[in-house]
Amino acid sequence: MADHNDQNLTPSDLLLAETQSWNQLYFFIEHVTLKCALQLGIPNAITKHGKPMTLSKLMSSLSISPSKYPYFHRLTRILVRYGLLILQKHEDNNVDDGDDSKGYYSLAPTDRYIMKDGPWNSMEDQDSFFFKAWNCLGDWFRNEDPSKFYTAYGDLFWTKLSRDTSSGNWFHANMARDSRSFMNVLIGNEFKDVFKGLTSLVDVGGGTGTVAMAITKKFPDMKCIVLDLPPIVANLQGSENLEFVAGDMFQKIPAANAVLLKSILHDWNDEEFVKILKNCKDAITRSGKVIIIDMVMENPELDDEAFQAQLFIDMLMMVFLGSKERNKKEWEKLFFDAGFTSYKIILTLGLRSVIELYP
Ligand SMILES: C[S@@+](CC[C@H](N)C(=O)[O-])C[C@H]1O[C@@H](n2cnc3c(N)ncnc32)[C@H](O)[C@@H]1O
Ligand SMILES: COc1cc(-c2oc3cc(O)cc(O)c3c(=O)c2O)cc(OC)c1O
Repeated sequence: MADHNDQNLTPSDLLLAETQSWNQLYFFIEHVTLKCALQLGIPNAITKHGKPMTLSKLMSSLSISPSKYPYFHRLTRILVRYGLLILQKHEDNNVDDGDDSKGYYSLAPTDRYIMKDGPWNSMEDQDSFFFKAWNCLGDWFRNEDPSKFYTAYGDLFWTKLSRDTSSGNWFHANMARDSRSFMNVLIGNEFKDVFKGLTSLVDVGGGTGTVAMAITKKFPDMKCIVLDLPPIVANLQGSENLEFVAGDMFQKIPAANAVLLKSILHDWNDEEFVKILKNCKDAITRSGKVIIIDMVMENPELDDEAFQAQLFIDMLMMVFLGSKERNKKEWEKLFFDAGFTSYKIILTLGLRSVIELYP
C-alpha cells in the first residue's frame, strides 16, 4: 500500500524527494561541523602554520590522536564540501579518499573573513546573548512580541545591547569589521565618487566611527559627524575633521551636505524607517543627498548563493529586531512615503547596494 504522500510521484521523483529531505533535515550539520572546526581550532592552526598543511600535520598541531584519523578526515572532507577548507591534492594526484595525507589543506577566503574573530564566535557559546534568541523560533509566531529576541529576553535588541557591555563590545567590533572590509572595497572602487565633492557628512548610527574614519582619511577636507546613542560614542575621541555626537536619530540629525545610513534602515520597521528618513531630509541641504548602504533583496545582479545569504540575514533581522531586508519596490515606496523625489541604485558590492536618495 503506497503511502498517501507517494501517490502520483514517479520512482525518480521519490528518490529525488528522499535526497532533498535528507539535505533539508540535516542542513544543521553544516553548522555543527563548522562549530566543531572552530572548537578544535582548525582555522587558527592552519593560519598559524602559514601554509597549506597535510591532515596528519594538522591533527598533530591540534593534539588529536592518530587513532582518530579515519574520523577526522571525514570532518575535513565535509568542510571542503562546504567550501570552508580547500584540499590541494598532491601533484602526482594519486591521493585516494582514504589517504589525504598526500593532500594539503588551506583556508578558503571565507574562513579568513569570518573565522578569525568573526560573528561565528557567537555560535560558540550556547548561552551567548546572540545564540539563545534563535531557540524555539516557532514560539514567536504564536505571540504578539515585536521580535523573537524580545520573547527570549523581554527587552528590545538595542536596549539590552546598551546594558550588556561585553555583548555590546562584541557586536560593535563585528560591525566595525564589516565596515572596514566594505569601505576598503567601496573607496577603492571607481564609485568612490559617492563621497566626492561633499564638504560635510553625518554618519547616522555610525557606531564606533570605522566608516567615518575611512571617509575622512580619503577626503581630508570633509567634516564628518558620527551620530550614535550615548553609550556608544561616550568615550570616543574625534579628530580635526571627525566629531562624535551622542543623540537619537528619531529625534534630530545634525545638518550636513549628506547623510550616510549603513546597515541602519534594515534594522527598522516601515514606520520607523520613514521617520528616520524624514529626519535625514530635514538635515540635508536642498542640493544634498542621503547615501544608503544596505541590501536590496531579489537583486537580479546577485546569484543564488548571495540570495541565500540575504535570506539568512533577513531571518537575523526578523529574529533580533522584528525588521526586514527589502526589495527594490519596498525601498522605493518608503523613499516616496518619506517625501523624497528620486533615488539611484549606484552599484551593488557583494550582498549590499549603495543607493543615493535626493530630496
Ligand atoms: C547595525 S549597526 C550599524 C553600525 C554602522 N552603521 C555599520 O554599518 O557598521 C546599527 C547602529 O545604529 C545605532 N542606533 C540604534 N538606535 C539608534 C538611535 N535611535 N539613534 C542613533 N543611532 C542608533 C546602534 O547603536 C548601531 O551603532
Ligand atoms: C549586517 O547588519 C547587521 C548585522 C547584525 C548582526 O549580524 C550577525 C551576523 C552573524 O554572523 C552572527 C551574529 O550573531 C550577528 C548578530 O548578532 C547581529 O546582530 C545586526 C544588525 O542590526 C542589529 C545589523 O544591521
